[in-house]
Amino acid sequence: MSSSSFIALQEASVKYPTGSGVHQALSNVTLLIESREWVTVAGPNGSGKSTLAGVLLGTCRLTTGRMVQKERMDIRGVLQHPEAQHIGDTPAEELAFALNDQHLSKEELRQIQKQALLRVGLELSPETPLNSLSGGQKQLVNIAMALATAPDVLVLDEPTAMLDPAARELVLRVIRQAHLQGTTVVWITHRLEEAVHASRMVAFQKGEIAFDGAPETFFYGDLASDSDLETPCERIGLAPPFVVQTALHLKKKGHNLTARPLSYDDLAKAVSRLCL
Ligand SMILES: Nc1ncnc2c1ncn2[C@@H]1O[C@H](COP(=O)(O)OP(=O)(O)OP(=O)(O)O)[C@@H](O)[C@H]1O
Repeated sequence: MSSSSFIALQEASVKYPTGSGVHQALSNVTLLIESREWVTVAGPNGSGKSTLAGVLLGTCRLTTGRMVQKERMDIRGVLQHPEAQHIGDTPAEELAFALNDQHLSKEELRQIQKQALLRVGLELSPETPLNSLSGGQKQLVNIAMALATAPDVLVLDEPTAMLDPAARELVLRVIRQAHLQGTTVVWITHRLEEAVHASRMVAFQKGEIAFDGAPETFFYGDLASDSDLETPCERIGLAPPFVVQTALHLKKKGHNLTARPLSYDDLAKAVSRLCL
């Protein structure tokens, strides 16, 4: 493990027992995650992304290989299915569990609980029964919990899958704030437009790492290679986000788009330069 590595997976494999034998969900995965990175993890259904989340969060045991991490590291996670990680019956209980080791008075705890919920846009009493909340609200409670301890690492498995566009934006904003304050982020998603925030893209295919590099290279290919070749994103069989599709289309139509935009703002700037 290098000095700045937070987590190192070394030749990690996971095999699940099935009725007829075993299913290999991760095959010899070697992955070093550095402090303060934002790693977006993508890949088709069944490619091993949630298994990776389970391994990083310690809920899924490796069959072979090993995971090394810095000592006393606080790793928090948000799982794909929000109910799967509830321990208590209310957000107050969930947050009390998360903040367990912080020796807070009842009043301090209540203030922190309210603020943690407000931070993710939930204006509800911390005593609201979790089973009365929608799937998206439960997901937001889990995100609030994961953020409450300002963890060293956040592992988020499809955190915005159940959210409406406004809540999705808010969650991206609060995770970005946490990242700016020093939290390392591992963000698993099918929404490739969310990769815009990443410093690094890791794509899985059939339990193996099929790409590990800059998001721009994932979506547009290597600058040195022929622009007509398939991009890593296309090779894996994923549809690039709208911004990338538009830029690739303009290039194919012969427009001299030199930038490799990932956001709408960057696309607008690149297109306006064409018009000069
Ligand atoms: N508990 C389990 N028992 C047996 N097989 C499993 C188990 N969990 C996952 N698998 C299998 O392992 C493979 C990887 O699953 P995983 O959930 O990690 O993929 P994923 O990339 O997160 O998929 P998705 O995008 O659909 O959430 C899949 O083929 C899945 O069917």
